[in-house]
Amino acid sequence: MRKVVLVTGASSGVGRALCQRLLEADDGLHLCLACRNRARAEAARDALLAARPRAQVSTVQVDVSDLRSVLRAARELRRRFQRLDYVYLNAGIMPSPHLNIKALFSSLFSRRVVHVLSTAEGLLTQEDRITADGLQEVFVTNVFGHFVLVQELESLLCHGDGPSRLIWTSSRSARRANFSLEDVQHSSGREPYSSSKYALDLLSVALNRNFNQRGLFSSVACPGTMLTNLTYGILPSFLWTLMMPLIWLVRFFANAFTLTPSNGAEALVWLFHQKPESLNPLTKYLSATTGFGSNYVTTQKMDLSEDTAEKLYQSLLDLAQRVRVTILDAD
Ligand SMILES: NC(=O)C1=CN([C@@H]2O[C@H](COP(=O)(O)OP(=O)(O)OC[C@H]3O[C@@H](n4cnc5c(N)ncnc54)[C@H](OP(=O)(O)O)[C@@H]3O)[C@@H](O)[C@H]2O)C=CC1
Ligand SMILES: CC(C)CCC[C@@H](C)[C@H]1CC[C@H]2C3=C(CC[C@]12C)[C@@]1(C)CCC(=O)C[C@@H]1CC3
Repeated sequence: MRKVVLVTGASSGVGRALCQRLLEADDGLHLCLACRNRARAEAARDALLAARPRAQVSTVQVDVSDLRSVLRAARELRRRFQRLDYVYLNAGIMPSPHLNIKALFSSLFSRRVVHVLSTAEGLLTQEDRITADGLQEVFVTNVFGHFVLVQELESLLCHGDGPSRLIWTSSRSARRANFSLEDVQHSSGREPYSSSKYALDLLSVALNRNFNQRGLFSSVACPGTMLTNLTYGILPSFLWTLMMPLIWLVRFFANAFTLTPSNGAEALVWLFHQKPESLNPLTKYLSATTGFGSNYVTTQKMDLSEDTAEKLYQSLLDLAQRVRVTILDAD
């Protein structure tokens, strides 16, 4: 039977490159591209099939920031499939980023330069907004919409017939100091992106605690810094082009500059090939690229407590319950 792999945010960037690399490794898969824009999803599907005609590629429309859309997409997936072997929870946003140029320059002359250039600590803030469901957009897109999707797909993921896998696209910029259990949506801070990525690291740990016995395993990967629509939102493409000689030099010291989405997909593809029981739930798997351009996977112990992970999980369960009631009341 063909393995079924669902990828959110498959229409561009690392999600699209991941699909291409997975089919290069095994064109006997069924890939389902979960995208918010139908035309971009179809274009990605056509390109994948042109390169691998033997593969099966389908699309499903989902806007993970809109919970009605998530419920609709999950219903459709339950209708189409009996099981999902892998779900890549990859769609993500960083709206209206602001790069602190002064902090960037002073970091270039500090001893923490490699750490700052790998994590953007102290360099970036974002403007968040509230969605029609009354939730913070970064939180709902990067974390909560995906959480509700996983809940809705439980019957396809916990089927008792071998393990299923969740693989989250996190970031080296996930930072404990930017997350608070009292404000899980980061409604009162200026670093919602970092907070959301830290929240999904916690959530992955909690999902392992609650679902491993039922055959569902969750992992967290970071693709490194790549040139995608997300990073072109931070600086325009011509500036990236101008900085490229400097970045190639920096890459000899900071392995996080994977630069291309295909390099960035390294850890996500590597995880696909691993036995879930061999992975550490408290480890983040990082794509890395050497100064000479070779890709490899490295690991980082996540800076979190399992107690906080469980508390976040419980608060997401409560929130999901409340939101469902509101949606059902309105319909
Ligand atoms: N670029 C980088 O350096 C890094 C990126 N990441 C993470 O990688 C992931 C992919 O980003 P990347 O490839 O860089 O950037 P892209 O902007 O190229 O890709 C983001 C993908 O998410 C989709 N998406 C965004 N919002 C929604 C939504 N509401 N519903 C459904 N899909 C949505 C986009 O769809 P559409 O095509 O319609 O816009 C797109 O396919 C993100 O989670 C990001 O945080 C992590 C570390 C570094
Ligand atoms: C000379 C260059 C190395 C200078 C580049 C400066 C900045 C544009 C970048 C330095 C650290 C980068 C970074 C990201 C974006 C670009 C930088 C701020 C991310 C925030 C992209 C998305 C992530 O998930 C994490 C990245 C951390 C590092």
